[in-house]
Amino acid sequence: MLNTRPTDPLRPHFYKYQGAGNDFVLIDNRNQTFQYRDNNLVHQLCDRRFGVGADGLMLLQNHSEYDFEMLYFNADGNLGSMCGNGGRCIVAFAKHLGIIDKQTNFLAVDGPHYAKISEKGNWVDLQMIDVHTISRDGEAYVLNTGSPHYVAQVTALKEMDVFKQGSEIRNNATYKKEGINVNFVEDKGDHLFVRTFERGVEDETFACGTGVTAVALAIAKDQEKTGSQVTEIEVLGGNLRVGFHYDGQEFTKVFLCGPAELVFEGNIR
Ligand SMILES: N[C@@H](CCC[C@H](N)C(=O)O)C(=O)O
Repeated sequence: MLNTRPTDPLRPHFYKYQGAGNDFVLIDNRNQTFQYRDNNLVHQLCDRRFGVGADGLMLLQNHSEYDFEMLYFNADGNLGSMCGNGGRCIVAFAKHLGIIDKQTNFLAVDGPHYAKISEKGNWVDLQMIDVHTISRDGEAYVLNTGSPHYVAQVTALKEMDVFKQGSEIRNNATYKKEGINVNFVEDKGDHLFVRTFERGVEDETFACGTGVTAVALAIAKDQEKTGSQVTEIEVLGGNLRVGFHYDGQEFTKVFLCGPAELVFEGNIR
């Protein structure tokens, strides 16, 4: 039976979701009782040894003009920028709570998002922000898809030390202060294989939604491939799909599509 009892700030009821292995603690905070200004509490809940364990934590909050508002925190406890897989998971969560049915318009830190849920309920297509600018850092591409991303094309990605190389780029003089998410991509012919070192987790994650979105757009620019297109992406935790239109200047109608599943729920002691 759906647990709809109010969140006790000291013993919050939580839900654990995952989207292609990018995992999140979700809390229904419509009654505003969760103490989200306590960064240590968020960090502790995301800890894989002393907490629930997750790449990030999200609060679902009421909003007067949208179905709900998404507040996203990285595993380090800090309020984060947009999380694509988190966005897909919170849409599945809103459906689970009975707030929405098959479609929604919700508010996140980077603005409003439209999303739709598949018939089976565990696949979410999430519209991402339009992207107008992609810059270069040497051979790599740098762009913001709601969160900042660095995209480097590599070979032998399976064998690569993503933690070491990603951490070096994220902490170099250019990016150390604000941070950046570092994506490595290998072209596999019919799909792209992507691995990501995430800012705020400060580790490789099994998937990054804004990351694979950035990769799909950067590769389209690199290959000068215009028009409406769909890119299939393999990540460590499964498969994602990015659809978009590229007119040679801007990327519009950008959709991040993939699984979003409830894993378990419980109470913090
Ligand atoms: N996993 C996320 C990205 C979350 C934000 C990132 N850690 C940052 O601080 O930029 C995704 O699926 O997009």
